[in-house]
Amino acid sequence: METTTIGFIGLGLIGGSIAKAIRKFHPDYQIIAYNRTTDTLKDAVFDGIVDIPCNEHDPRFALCDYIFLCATVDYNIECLPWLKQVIRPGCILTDVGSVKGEIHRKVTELDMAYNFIGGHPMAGSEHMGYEHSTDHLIENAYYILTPSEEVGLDKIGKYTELVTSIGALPMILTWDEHDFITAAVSHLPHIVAASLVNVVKKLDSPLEHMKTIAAGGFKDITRIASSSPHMWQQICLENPEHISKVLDEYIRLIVQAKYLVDQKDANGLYDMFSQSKEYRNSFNDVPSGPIKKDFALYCDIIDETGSIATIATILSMNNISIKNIGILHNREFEDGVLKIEFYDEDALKQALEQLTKRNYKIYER
Ligand SMILES: NC(=O)C1=CN([C@@H]2O[C@H](COP(=O)(O)OP(=O)(O)OC[C@H]3O[C@@H](n4cnc5c(N)ncnc54)[C@H](O)[C@@H]3O)[C@@H](O)[C@H]2O)C=CC1
Ligand SMILES: O=C(O)C(=O)Cc1ccc(O)cc1
Repeated sequence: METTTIGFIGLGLIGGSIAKAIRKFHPDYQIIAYNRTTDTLKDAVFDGIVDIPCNEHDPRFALCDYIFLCATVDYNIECLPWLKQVIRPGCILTDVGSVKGEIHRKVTELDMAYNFIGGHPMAGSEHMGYEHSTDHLIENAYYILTPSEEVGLDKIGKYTELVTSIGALPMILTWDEHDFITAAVSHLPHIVAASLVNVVKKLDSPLEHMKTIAAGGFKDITRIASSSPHMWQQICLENPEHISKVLDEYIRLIVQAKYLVDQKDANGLYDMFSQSKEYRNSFNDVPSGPIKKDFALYCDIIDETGSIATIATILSMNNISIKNIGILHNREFEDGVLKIEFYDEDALKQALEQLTKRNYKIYER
């Protein structure tokens, strides 16, 4: 049987991660790729991820069963007229862009809808580039598919199977549903993170006390403010209507919060925090998605030298791998607890058993 060939245009964080996942789960597939920076292609060949490094507009893209457009949205769109001349009828053409409307409109205009299924892995980070890509970035993440109206069920079925086979969770939406949903859960948070950082920059004194003491909560909520300004500029320019609509709702809630503070409305303030806490806590019950399930436990430790090492030793003697370990101070655990994160549920269960057996006080959230 002929081998499956997968092509990548753009091999950065997302393209690289999908290519690495395909290599991991389908070692027999042929992967061809074009990237503007040729050093990246050399690295990917050296890593055994890419079989055939390609030039721009390389005729070998005609071999592909799937083509992933993983460069910037404008370049992905720029490639479409050329790809139209090259791809074979059975080829599934897809992209990974954070906004879907613009590419769908272009695909329809060029009469390429028969081949196109938009894609968006709901995973990533504030880092960019192939060097930050991993074979597990999209594992357990929702992978949204936005099939064109004209694409056949056979292609949707095949692509859904590929996404599942590399460990992601396919979810089919229309491109407009996608653009509204991501405006709320992805685009708005990036705007909020940027605004929060900018408000501190504006209010801080020359001594930068705010910046110095910014605590865990501030850092958690603003991590994504370190993302690529160019990428987020493009996303806001491509999805203005939906983003503006969710911003309206957000501004309404912020104005309401200010009113509650100004009025010293104790009940209103309590309700605001308790409603959000209850809803946010329910997110962890979802098995996967952009907010990964946290396989963590919280353990009281005595404040003496070696107590963390003792716990680490107990776990390692039982072959339980630790993903992350550190002391956590917050309002819930005022005196500090040890937060230990594991890679999977099984490791968490075993750790609970071992530590409880040795009389450690454990909290789960
Ligand atoms: N960064 C993230 O967390 C996520 C990003 N996305 C989407 O994925 C797409 C790619 O983003 P990343 O992988 O994060 O960016 P990246 O910057 O890591 O990768 C983009 C790659 O495309 C290449 N490229 C850029 N312009 C090119 C051109 N004119 N010709 C050829 N190659 C070119 C770059 O050399 C780079 O290797 C974006 O459209 C973004 O919306 C989707 C999900 C998550
Ligand atoms: O770093 C994070 O948590 C992100 O939010 C990553 C991200 C960036 C862009 C997307 O379209 C999807 C996910």
